[in-house]
Amino acid sequence: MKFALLVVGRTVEKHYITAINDYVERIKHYTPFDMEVIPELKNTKSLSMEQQKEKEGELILKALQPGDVVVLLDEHGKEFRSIEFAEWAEKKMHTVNKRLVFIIGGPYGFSKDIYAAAQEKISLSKMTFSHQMIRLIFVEQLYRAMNILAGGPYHHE
Ligand SMILES: C[S@@+](CC[C@H](N)C(=O)[O-])C[C@H]1O[C@@H](n2cnc3c(N)ncnc32)[C@H](O)[C@@H]1O
Repeated sequence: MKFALLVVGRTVEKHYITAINDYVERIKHYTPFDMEVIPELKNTKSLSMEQQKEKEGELILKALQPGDVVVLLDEHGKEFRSIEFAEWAEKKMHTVNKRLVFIIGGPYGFSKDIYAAAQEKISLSKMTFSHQMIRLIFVEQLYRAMNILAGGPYHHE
């Protein structure tokens, strides 16, 4: 099983890029992991919020592969403590055959089609973060989960 993270739009701020890449490399010490970027749409000023979500949704669907298990990161999803998330991830590692794909939406969130394509929704807080910042928060939590499962010293509780 492989973990993947699908995001909409390149990460632009240098400080996020450095920190995200650091955690991506740390995750890869424990488990196969890829972060895939769907290029941001051009000329979004001429699109309504709904049209932008629809178009981003079409690109997200194109990036999915047969057999993918899709989990949306969404502030209305299920909340976990870090240890619970680690246990959830461990179960997935035993039950998912191909890819477990986490998706972070664009600035306006997900289209209806993407909600329909997903098996689960996970929230990292009840608060809303920018689509750029949540990437860093997620990769840190996935690294934390992998370290917990390996019995490492990163997490203290
Ligand atoms: C700015 S938010 C979009 C907010 C939009 N109002 C919505 O309802 O989805 C951009 C993306 O960041 C992610 N995100 C933001 N806050 C989150 C949270 N607390 N938990 C999980 N994902 C979050 C989601 O993937 C969301 O689609």
